[in-house]
Amino acid sequence: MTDTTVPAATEAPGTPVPAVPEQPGTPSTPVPVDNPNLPGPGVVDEKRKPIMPPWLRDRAEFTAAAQHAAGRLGYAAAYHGLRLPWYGLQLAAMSPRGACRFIASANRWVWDREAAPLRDHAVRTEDVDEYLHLARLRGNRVRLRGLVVAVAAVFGTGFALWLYVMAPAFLWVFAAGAVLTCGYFGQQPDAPVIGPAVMRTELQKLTGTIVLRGLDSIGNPRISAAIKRGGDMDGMRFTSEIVRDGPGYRADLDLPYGVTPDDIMEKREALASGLRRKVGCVWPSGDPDEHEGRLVLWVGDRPMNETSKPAWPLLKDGQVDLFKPVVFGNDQRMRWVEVTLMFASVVIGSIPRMGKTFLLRLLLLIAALDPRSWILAFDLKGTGDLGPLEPVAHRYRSGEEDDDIEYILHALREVKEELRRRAKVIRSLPRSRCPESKVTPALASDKSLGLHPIVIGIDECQVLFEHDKHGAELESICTDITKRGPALGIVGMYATQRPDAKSLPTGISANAVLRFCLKVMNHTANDLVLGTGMYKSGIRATMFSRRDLGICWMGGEGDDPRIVASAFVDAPKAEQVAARARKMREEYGNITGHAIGEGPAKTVGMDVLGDVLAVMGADEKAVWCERIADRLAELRPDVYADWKGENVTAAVKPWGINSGQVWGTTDEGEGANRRGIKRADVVAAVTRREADRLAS
Ligand SMILES: Nc1ncnc2c1ncn2[C@@H]1O[C@H](COP(=O)(O)OP(=O)(O)OP(=O)(O)O)[C@@H](O)[C@H]1O
Repeated sequence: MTDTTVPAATEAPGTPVPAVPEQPGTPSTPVPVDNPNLPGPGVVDEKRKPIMPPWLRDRAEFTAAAQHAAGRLGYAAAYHGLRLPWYGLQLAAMSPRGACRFIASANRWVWDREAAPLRDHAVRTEDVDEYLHLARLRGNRVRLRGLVVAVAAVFGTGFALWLYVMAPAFLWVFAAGAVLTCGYFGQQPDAPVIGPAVMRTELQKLTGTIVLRGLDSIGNPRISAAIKRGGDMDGMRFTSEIVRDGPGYRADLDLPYGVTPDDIMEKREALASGLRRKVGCVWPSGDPDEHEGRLVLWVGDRPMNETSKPAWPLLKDGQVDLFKPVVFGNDQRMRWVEVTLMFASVVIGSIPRMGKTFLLRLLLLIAALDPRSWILAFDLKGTGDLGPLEPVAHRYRSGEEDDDIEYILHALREVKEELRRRAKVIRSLPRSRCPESKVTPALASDKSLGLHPIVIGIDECQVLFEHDKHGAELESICTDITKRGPALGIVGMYATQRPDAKSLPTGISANAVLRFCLKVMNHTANDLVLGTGMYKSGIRATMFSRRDLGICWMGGEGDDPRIVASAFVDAPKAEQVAARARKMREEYGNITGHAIGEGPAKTVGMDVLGDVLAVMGADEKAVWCERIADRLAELRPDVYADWKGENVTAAVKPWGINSGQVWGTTDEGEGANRRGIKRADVVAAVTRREADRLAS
């Protein structure tokens, strides 16, 4: 079969290649495929470099840089200030040596000793002219310098005498200055009195050679071959010079044809070894604005997990609008990264002890700082990590016992009811107020509508979904929250240390908007948290080390997933933030539920009317309310255990059923008149309700 391959770009223009034969067996006629006159596409893109460096344009970065510089200056001032008397003593002790050195060098200078070797040479070579010239030069110099010294001595002595008479205090100041100066010159060169306040470790500068060495060492045959051949032929080249970018270096380069940044990201550790850096310093990535072969290699001065992070800006002050992006962490270059919680549902996954709970708590704190929101915090680990949120929580529970699960179930049933109610409210609003059929900031602020943000955080959510009795119901409510919640102002956030299909049901993992994946062990967990295909496209949380606490891949905010180190807010700091949030909420009038000691209503989502009817015998005309309460407690102890007769009366009243005196017999067989309800009234109420449901 004749070869029909298009020649490589490296072939000379006009090189003939065989074309497809018209008839089998006919010899092919070579035709040129590279037309030298084919016009080029010209410049397709132009990128302007910023006139102002980014740190000068960004207020936060500028403040961080200024604070860093001021901090260093302040530290040096305090360090040296404390040691000043000791410096003075040491310099005074060294002043005689300094004075001798000064006299010796002044003496050498006056007698022009530096030119002595030249004069010696002239004598040895018997160069009379040269010698005479040098001797004349020396004579002139000695005269002039001697004069300078004599004048300085006379004026110096005169000035000292004048000071002695006119301002003796100043004489001491000058004398002390002279002693310290002599001491300064008397120091041993290898042991200066005043050392640096901060010891710095110098790092090797990142150069092109080091980058190529690193890339060569990852064992990719195409890269190694391209480096050996000089790169150009294989399309490998640096596209701009290596620059400082934040606390590190950035190198942009084109990889050999067919190699993608993913091939490099996979071998991050080998690359770090080749660059002679810790793996936490080395962050290869693609450039979303460029072609698939462009690599951006960012090499930090220190590993991301060792770089001291700036304090979270909302720690001390500031209010949040959940509809707007809020700062919650930094990228590798210590630039702030923002998150928008509204209209999102969130999943957080990782192996244990990587910082999921801290991250979930941070996101809940952000939500708490919007005074309109309701916070529902459920910690199924049971260690109280979400405890700092209690003062602002509408619903809060820590633990995984049956009564904890039931509390959460009731709270989530309330949310389900709320979803229904909100959908109706939104449907009823005119288009002008609700143009996109979803909650807007204005609607959320209108207290009469009750469309404020509701943020639910569930840590170790797998415990809920795996529960024998309520697992299925809990999963269905959470899936509903994930799917419908964002448009209705309800944000569900789920964290799990076991990201598998059972812990994070696909209904949730597939519909989540924001995804945070801290270290995981395999590609299945990676894709379950970050989304299908992420591992394949190089977004791999498996690359984090166990020391990368709080560092995650974040997907869903912006075009591409990015690496973020979440701000470190420990429990005491979280309590401070929650206290601030509580104050704001008190002013706004939004302290509800758990924060004022109320729990969820256990009957929400339950068919109380149906249950009442179910416990009344078909042959009973009317039953005492207290008896109905006992029977209900038997039917569903988890819901009705604490019910008394009054609860039954109150529960059926909204359905138009009024209790009245009913004649009956006590368990002991005595006749008595007590409050009760008629079965016919209940049947009529159920019928009315069903008819209404069918009609709507
Ligand atoms: N953003 C962060 N920066 C630095 N360290 C952090 C950060 N977040 C958490 N850590 C550290 O990681 C440790 C584990 O955090 P956390 O309890 O949130 O982990 P986890 O993944 O929820 O663990 P588990 O799976 O056991 O519940 C914390 O003790 C904390 O010191």
